Amino acid sequence: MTAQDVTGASIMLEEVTKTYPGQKKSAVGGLTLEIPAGSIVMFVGPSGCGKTTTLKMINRLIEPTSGKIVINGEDVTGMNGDELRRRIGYVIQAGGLFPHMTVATNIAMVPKMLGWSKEKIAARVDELLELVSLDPELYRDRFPKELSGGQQQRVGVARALAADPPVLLMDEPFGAVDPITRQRLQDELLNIQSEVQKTIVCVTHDFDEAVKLGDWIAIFNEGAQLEQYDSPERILANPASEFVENFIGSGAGLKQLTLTRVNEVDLEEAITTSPGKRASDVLSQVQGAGRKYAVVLDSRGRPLRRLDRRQLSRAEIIDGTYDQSLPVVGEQATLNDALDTMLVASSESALVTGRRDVLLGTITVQTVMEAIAAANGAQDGDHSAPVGLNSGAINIVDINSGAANSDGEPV
Ligand SMILES: Nc1ncnc2c1ncn2[C@@H]1O[C@H](COP(=O)(O)OP(=O)(O)OP(=O)(O)O)[C@@H](O)[C@H]1O
Repeated sequence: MTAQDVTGASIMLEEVTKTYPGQKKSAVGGLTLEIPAGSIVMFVGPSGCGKTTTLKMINRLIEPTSGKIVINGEDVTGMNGDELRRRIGYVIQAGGLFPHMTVATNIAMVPKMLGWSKEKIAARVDELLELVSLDPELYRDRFPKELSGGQQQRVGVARALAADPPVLLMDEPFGAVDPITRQRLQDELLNIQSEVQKTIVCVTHDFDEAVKLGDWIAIFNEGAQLEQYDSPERILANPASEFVENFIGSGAGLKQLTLTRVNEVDLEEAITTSPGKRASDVLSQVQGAGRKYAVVLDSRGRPLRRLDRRQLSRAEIIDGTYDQSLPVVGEQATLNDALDTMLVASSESALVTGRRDVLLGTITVQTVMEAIAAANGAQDGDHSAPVGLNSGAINIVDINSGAANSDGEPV
């Protein structure tokens, strides 16, 4: 990924404060935060610390009491809020879809407002449904209630991306779905991000989610006071305060598992077959390669089920049944996700899929163990981090040339 591929915009919050009417304390106090273009920044912190208020000030769903919001060098604090929001995608829990509109109409909302032609809108809707792994033929004319929670969330992401905005704001986007769906949606978001390179700001209450998705994590205390703003690796390795230590919780060592992704380790090639093939031929192949299973793929290369040697010896022709409990992880999944998936399926391996659910290979428990050992030995040498501070809390040297605290460290 080169700088030219980044379509996201940089965001700078400059001494932003929000004091709600009738409140003595500010919900957000003098926050200065640099959000680099094309990165994912996660906001975490205890309930009521000001995460959502900060997020909503970026698209001015909440007006700051004072301070400036600058997007790609442009001060947007005074611009028309509706116009601003058309340039910023916004995703909330359960997708926030309009129940009386079809999936296509939901996705088409902003392009319609922008006056795109019908043909251009229809093509964009299908393109986005493909991007979020929903078959346009099957889903474009459905209503939200005819979708699962995870599918609604995918449509919510498609809608936010419709007019190709440089910035995507997400407020607890995966809060309303079960853990396995959540993991899949996270993987998909990372896949999508590797294609679109937006600037994504995401609020979550789940620190593991922040570690998995974030290029940078902002850990807030009450009043949106920044406790630490750094990479997941460095926050885990060097928590800046006792507050951060407590927030990370015990098992920080195990959280290292969340830092390595499935696509960073060597996968085993799978023996594959397809419906209609003779089982005895497949069995010879599996035996010849000294493997346990063959994976049955559909016509688009997506795994349907695994067949072990015994199942192959009993069958005549491979059929196209889909196994709901097949252990599958996306290539963007963390090693933690992969281990979870294997444990749930009581299997020593899991299948790994890439874009549009196509099979890439197999990951085994052994691979995971080796990768953890390797990761624990690796050193992290890079020490630059974006600017983040609250006015009055830290001695500002010069925000534009890189701020430093009294110890000369980046803040
Ligand atoms: N409309 C409002 N009027 C008055 N106070 C508000 C309003 N919205 C939020 N607050 C207060 O501002 C503070 C920050 O709220 P905010 O919703 O930003 O927190 P949060 O970190 O997103 O919390 P959570 O994790 O619980 O969603 C809280 O003390 C909250 O009670």
